[in-house]
Amino acid sequence: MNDNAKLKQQPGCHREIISLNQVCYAYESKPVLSNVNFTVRERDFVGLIGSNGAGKTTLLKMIVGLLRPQSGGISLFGTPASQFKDWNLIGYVPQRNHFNPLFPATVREVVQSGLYGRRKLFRRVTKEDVNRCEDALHTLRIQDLADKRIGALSGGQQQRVFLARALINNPKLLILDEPLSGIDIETQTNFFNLIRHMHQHHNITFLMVSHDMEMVRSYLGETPKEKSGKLNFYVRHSHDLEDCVETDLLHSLRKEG
Ligand SMILES: Nc1ncnc2c1ncn2[C@@H]1O[C@H](COP(=O)(O)OP(=O)(O)OP(=O)(O)O)[C@@H](O)[C@H]1O
Repeated sequence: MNDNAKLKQQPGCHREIISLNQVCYAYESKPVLSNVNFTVRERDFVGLIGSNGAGKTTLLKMIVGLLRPQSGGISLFGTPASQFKDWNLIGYVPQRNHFNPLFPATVREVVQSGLYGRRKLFRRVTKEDVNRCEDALHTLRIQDLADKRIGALSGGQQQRVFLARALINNPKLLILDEPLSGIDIETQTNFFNLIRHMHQHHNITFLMVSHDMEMVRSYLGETPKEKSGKLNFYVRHSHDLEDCVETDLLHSLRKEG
């Protein structure tokens, strides 16, 4: 059976999560992205690699709705990005911010702010919100940091806080912009192992920009699946393709068990 036939048979495992179709973007008159085509499918881990200035962050900003393509189209979960409303399905960890040590927010407040999403900024915090926040802190093993100021933490600890913030809505897609930069090797390895585990054992699709070729190659292989302009897309599915002939439920039970 060829790949297309498998896809038709098993739409539940290979649904299109992000489709980029001839996407172009220029800042003023400076073209940064031209005719980028790529599809991220459910349970893929995509490493987006490109030289400095290749347009990686610009592309991520378009995917999360912070910028609009000047031509071409982006679809998210099968819906054109301009009409997409289910932003809770997407968690975004931006490039690491350098906080002033006196930045006036605690770890708990930063993680909880992930719940508010767009247009819900001033709603009341419910008991369920508090529980979800505690779960996210627990998952990332940062409960003991909950009352500390975010600016007082190390780079690696801050990254965990932003990952917890992105995970609080149980997203189906996690987008990470250079999550490993500026933190020491041991912390990088721990962080990468954590997201790799999440990819293999939970139904989460990943799109990650990284400069760390060693780590990317070790998990995603030596050869990009696709190239578009200066961008290289490395891809690994969460399990062997042959397993995708199982029904969704069996598939999930087996992979989660
Ligand atoms: N707001 C902006 N106004 C003008 N030019 C910009 C703006 N943001 C980015 N650029 C330029 O667009 C190009 C692509 O930037 P982008 O940040 O998307 O690249 P990148 O691949 O993420 O780079 P890096 O690996 O250095 O983070 C760069 O030349 C950058 O200087």
